Amino acid sequence: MRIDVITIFPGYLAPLREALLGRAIGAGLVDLAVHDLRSWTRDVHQAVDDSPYGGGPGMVMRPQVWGEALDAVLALDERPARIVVPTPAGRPFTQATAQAWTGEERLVFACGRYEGIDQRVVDDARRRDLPVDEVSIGDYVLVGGEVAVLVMVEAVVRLLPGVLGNPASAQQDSFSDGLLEGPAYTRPEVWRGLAVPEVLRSGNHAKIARWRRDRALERTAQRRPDLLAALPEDALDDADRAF
Ligand SMILES: Nc1ncccc1[N+](=O)[O-]
Repeated sequence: MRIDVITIFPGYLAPLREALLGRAIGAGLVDLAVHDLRSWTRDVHQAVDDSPYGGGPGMVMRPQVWGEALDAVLALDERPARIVVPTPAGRPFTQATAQAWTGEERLVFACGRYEGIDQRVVDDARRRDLPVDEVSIGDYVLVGGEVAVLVMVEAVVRLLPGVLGNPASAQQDSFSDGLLEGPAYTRPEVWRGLAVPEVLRSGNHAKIARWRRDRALERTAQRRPDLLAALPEDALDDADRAF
């Protein structure tokens, strides 16, 4: 997968070259290119934003600069790309989104700052039949899209084959089965007087699986009843319902 990020703060994306993601890049599983939006400005001040039509606070990012930047970055590689615009006004980015995007050959992230990017940039891309997703990582307002890109790239890349040491962990983590993951424990057996639940040391794999499922159901019911309500009908078996 090729990932391009266009931003006025390239340094913000440096963490993508660390640790797991850095290794995925080193292993050739991901190609990452970060582009400074100001490269496509024409004026001496390298202005990327301007006052909003209709008045109001803040600044809006200029369509000319973004149009040229996207055209130039898209032209760098012939692979079909999905354009992603992080915005608090976007559709929710979920594990399902991350899973879906693992099928993309290329993702191009457009990081908006200030009050966002002139809407015509997205409208122009869509009318040229380029897939564009405006997505939000949560109901809060960040200063720009860069942090959201770090979140989304990590969520997607960890699912790519060969990235995680043990692919099973991506299947068993929270949300993959629609439930929150339950509590986890490791050595020592007793720590500050707190013991690991007996069942986990029983070696009885059926009982352990049941116990883990019950803890996941319990935690999901307590913290995210919305997820429980959203489960498909056949997701819970009789033992689950008994819980
Ligand atoms: N929440 C956000 N705030 C600013 C920019 C992008 C955002 N997001 O969620 O993608």
